[in-house]
Amino acid sequence: MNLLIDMGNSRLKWAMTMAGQIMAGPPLANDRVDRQALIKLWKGIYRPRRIAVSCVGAGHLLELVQSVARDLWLDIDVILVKSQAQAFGVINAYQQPEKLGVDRWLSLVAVWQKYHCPACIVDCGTAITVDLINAEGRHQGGMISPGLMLMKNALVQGTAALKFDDTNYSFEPANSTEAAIYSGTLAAAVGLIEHVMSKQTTNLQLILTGGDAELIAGQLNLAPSIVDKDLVLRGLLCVLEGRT
Ligand SMILES: Nc1ncnc2c1ncn2[C@@H]1O[C@H](COP(=O)(O)OP(=O)(O)O)[C@@H](O)[C@H]1O
Ligand SMILES: CC(C)(COP(=O)(O)O)[C@@H](O)C(=O)NCCC(=O)O
Ligand SMILES: [K+]
Repeated sequence: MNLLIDMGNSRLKWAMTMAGQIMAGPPLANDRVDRQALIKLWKGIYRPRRIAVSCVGAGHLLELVQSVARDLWLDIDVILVKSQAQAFGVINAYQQPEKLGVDRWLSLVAVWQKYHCPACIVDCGTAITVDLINAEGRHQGGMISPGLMLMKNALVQGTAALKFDDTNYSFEPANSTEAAIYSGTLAAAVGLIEHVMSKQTTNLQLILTGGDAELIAGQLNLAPSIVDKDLVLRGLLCVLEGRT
């Protein structure tokens, strides 16, 4: 058994793996990550053979995760995964490949391994990232935009009167501030994806991941998309399996 840990800017996602299967545990919000919470999360699981970690979030949380892992399992091998210029059949488009967020890199790796087709990968997390991969496994570059929660928070922080709530309103022009912010931010995300897809001259499979993937996928006016919540974790598994 191995342990996979994907540390984003909002939440820590994790999974155990057995015979190539990913068994995801409950995500943990970053503002609830402390030593006690991590021990509670993992004290009941078998000692992993190895741990693979990707982190685009805060460095102090990464240090905490590494420290808890070493407390729980003496001498455990913790592999901190980084973006590469080329690996697992995927070629990173960045001029400085190590600058591509490792979560984006691992999603590319996972999509190429699992679907092996040209794709538009959208990670609907703290940020919304769009990455394109062609039929040869060549990354065609990407885009970074604020995620739904960041957009809402930016509106509240930059204005005197705006506030939002957690309600799922209907996606249409609205007659309250909260509902208007819901519709406006969702429209920004949907519009970004529809824009990118409208510019493509070849067929791409649209694949969404991240905390807001289902919500956004449900409003797209496009050919059916795939929602795959475990892409980054699957990318971590590819790295571990490539190193056995
Ligand atoms: N239960 C939840 N807790 C926190 N965020 C959630 C939850 N459900 C959906 N979300 C949305 O998911 C986003 C975080 O998605 P996630 O993929 O975990 O991001 P990241 O990888 O950046 O940490 C939040 O910005 C929020 O809009
Ligand atoms: C763009 C991101 C902030 C997305 O992070 P997330 O929303 O998954 O927490 C992350 O992939 C990152 O820090 N990237 C480095 C810069 C880049 O990819 O160009
Ligand atoms: K992510």
